[in-house]
Amino acid sequence: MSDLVTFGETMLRLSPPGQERIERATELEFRAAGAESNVAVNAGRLGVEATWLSKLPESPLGRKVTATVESQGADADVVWSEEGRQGTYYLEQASKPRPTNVVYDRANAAVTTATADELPTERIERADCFYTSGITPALSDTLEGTTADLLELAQDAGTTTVFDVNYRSKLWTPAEARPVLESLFPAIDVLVTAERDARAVLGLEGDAERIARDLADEWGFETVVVTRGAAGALALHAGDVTEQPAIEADTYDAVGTGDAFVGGFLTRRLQGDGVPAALEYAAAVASLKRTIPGDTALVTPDEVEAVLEKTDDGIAR
Ligand SMILES: O=C(O)C(=O)C[C@H](O)[C@H](O)CO
Repeated sequence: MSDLVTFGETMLRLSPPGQERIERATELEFRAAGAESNVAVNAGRLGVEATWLSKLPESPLGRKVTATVESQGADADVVWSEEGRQGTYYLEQASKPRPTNVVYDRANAAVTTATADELPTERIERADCFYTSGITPALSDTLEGTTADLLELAQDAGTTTVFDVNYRSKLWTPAEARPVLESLFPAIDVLVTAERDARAVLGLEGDAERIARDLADEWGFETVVVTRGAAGALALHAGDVTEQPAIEADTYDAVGTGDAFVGGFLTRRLQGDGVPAALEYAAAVASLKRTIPGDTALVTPDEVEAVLEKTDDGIAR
């Protein structure tokens, strides 16, 4: 039995070293990355039994993805496919004023044909928590249906459903995304959204607390977490609002910060903490992630505690 099961696409992540431009690069770092496997890995490293579900091509590229996920701390339970591609993205890291840029090459990925029937859904039904994100229904009409099916069967089984809006403008427009996301909301217990996505995609207004209250009132979420980048995060749970400042980090690689935050938050919720303590832990995991290359927070629980206790003077000797 897993405490946490996630479902979604994991791509190969190819990035020039440092901040080199893609068009001039002569070498690429070769990693695997995807929001839902990131969350599983992050929680798995911190003591949760975490399993990532997906569908991958039966090829060395697909096996590279499962090997990466499994070597980092989560279990991978994958449907192997004779058809469909391994999605890839190219990541060009940058610093201000140049934005970090992502170029997707993920059309016709094997996962875009995944249906609930072929996935090990009993693992979701037996789990404490099921997580997926708004990236998944954006990938194909089939995955839009599968996302709905998985959230509903999880909810019917009493598994807590957690969903991060994770809007990706290179996959769909706000006008396309909003009705699909809202059709999923009735089956979601815990909603995570960036404040900017709540405004731009869900059409909400006001400050983060107003946004959280409007979402909870309209859709009946048990918990709403609004992430605000450098301004931290705010959660609304059982009518109570908690604000959590971001913990400062010298950023080396910001990709995956949101997934580190969710992984940390779910770890502590699954381990029995209340929302305020889980939010603080999430902020610490997210800040650590920003110091580490790759999409995941490869940290230990002790390292997170050291950030929370501010016991680290910057040199471990
Ligand atoms: O954009 C996506 O679909 C990804 O999953 C790629 C990134 O690695 C992920 O978003 C980081 O959260």
